[in-house]
Amino acid sequence: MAAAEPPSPRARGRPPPPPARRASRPRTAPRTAPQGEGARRRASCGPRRPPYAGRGGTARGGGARPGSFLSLSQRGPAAPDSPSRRKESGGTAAAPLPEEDCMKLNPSFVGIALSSLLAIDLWASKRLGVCAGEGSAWGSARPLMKVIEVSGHGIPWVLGTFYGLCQSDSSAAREVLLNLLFALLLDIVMVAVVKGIVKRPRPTHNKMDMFVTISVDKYSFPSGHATRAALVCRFVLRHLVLAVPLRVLVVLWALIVSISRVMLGRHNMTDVLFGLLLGYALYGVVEHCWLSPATTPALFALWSH
Ligand SMILES: CC(C)=CCC/C(C)=C/CC/C(C)=C/COP(=O)(O)O
Repeated sequence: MAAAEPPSPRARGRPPPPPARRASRPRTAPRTAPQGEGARRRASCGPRRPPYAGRGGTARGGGARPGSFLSLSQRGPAAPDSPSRRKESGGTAAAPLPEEDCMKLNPSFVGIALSSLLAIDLWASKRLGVCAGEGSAWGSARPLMKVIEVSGHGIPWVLGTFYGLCQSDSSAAREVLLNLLFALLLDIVMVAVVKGIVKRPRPTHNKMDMFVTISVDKYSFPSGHATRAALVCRFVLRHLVLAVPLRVLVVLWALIVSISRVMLGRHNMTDVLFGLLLGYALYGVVEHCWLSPATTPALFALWSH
């Protein structure tokens, strides 16, 4: 008669689970989940997040949220081989994930889409940063790119507009220039606020040799040059009477300034795209708050000769 095998460590202290359950994956685990213990362990690396960190996960106690894309957490608290149960029983066999880690593997569709978009953004921006250094693929074009950078910088625009305002002798020109000055200052403040909130670092390949920066300019989201380019472009097209070729040039300038931000390695593409949208929207604010001698007589009195 064969000797009875010693009980496996896993089985020690509690009755063995029915064979059918041991052989199969948990019924509720989707087929898209990473397979095998190795995959689960790899996926659960990294710092622990709070138990309910709002990434489409589940609250403590289990139950996938509607719309969850990927879930390993649907076993619920009563899973027969949960870590706490195994601890109680002294087992050492394959460890299913603690609930917190399962939630990390349970991102929403939006979360996955955003992470993928950001990964593509970083990758493509790095590839497009062809003037990021003298030794880069288009390094010889870097000086030209830096001239374009200065053409969209805040200082020449603010000082130039202020100078024009002091020199203007028609009330119509003063009104336009005063509103342009207001637009430029509003833009600088808004960009600084968003940069200070988002705190996205500049791309690692950026060389920090920019012409006059303020403290938040160590951050890259959104691009201040792109917001200014879009804002000034809309403003000029709306308030200056220009021949068509000049209007085309203004639009081209805004596009070139924006593209040059990525080529210089100053920004990722999403910084520039958001900057363009923000600048476009800020023009709407300027138009809404349009300053005129009727609404702000004291301001206009400062410049009337
Ligand atoms: C006269 C006055 C108020 C000047 C402040 C202008 C100034 C220092 C603006 C910052 C311009 C700048 C370096 C923006 C950063 O642009 P990104 O495209 O690199 O975000």
